[in-house]
Amino acid sequence: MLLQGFEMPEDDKNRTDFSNPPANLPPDPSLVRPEARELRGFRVYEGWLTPEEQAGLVTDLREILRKAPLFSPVTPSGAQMSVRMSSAGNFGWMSDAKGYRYAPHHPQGSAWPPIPPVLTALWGALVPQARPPETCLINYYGPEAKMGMHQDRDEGDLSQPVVSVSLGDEALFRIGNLERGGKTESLWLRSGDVVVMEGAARLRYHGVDRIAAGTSLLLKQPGRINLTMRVVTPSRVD
Ligand SMILES: O=C(O)CCC(=O)C(=O)O
Ligand SMILES: [Fe+2]
Repeated sequence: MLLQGFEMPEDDKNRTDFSNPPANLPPDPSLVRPEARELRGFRVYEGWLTPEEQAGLVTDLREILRKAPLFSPVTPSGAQMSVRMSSAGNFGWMSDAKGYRYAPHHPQGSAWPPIPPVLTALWGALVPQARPPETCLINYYGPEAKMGMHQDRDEGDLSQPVVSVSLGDEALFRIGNLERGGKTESLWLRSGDVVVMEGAARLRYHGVDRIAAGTSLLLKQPGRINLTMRVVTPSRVD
């Protein structure tokens, strides 16, 4: 239902290309990636991305946002979200009076730029069993922005994971339950941290209560970028 009306253009179908694995994972053979700790079924990798990878990613993101500028989505009920967004990949998440959905084009009409290779490599390393990511949602949080508790359920195949990357200022991330309400647990997500939401935890409510402005110098201005890679289309039934 969410993908109604979105027939992917033929030449966009292979835009996420795994045939050339980037040479930079691991960037240095002696690099040891952190182990995951588990919180309510979410896998949390503190400092997965090195400072160099984070800086490289910010350069990639600036280029992406030049082609697909951040915009302020409006919820179906008419409220403007405090987070500004854009996307990379075959689809981008949008919200307006017509509802939440994935669209093959930026609201200004151009195709979304490709997902940076460091991110597709990260996906391949952390969720090797998953289908390739079809979108990378880019959330930009200014110092006052937050995101209310919600489930990620606009994707066509909820058995596929969501992989989330934090860059810039620290964020107080809250993890709840499979239904709204109940006890929650919070953790600070820092620049370079990665969270994998999958399996039974894929539909846990989660949100961002606040940003601790000025806790990172990565973005050269206060704020935070969160990237979430997802598979958007339903799996094929052959
Ligand atoms: O900013 C974050 O850490 C979470 C973002 C999120 O939940 C989403 O984009 O669905
Ligand atoms: Fe989410």
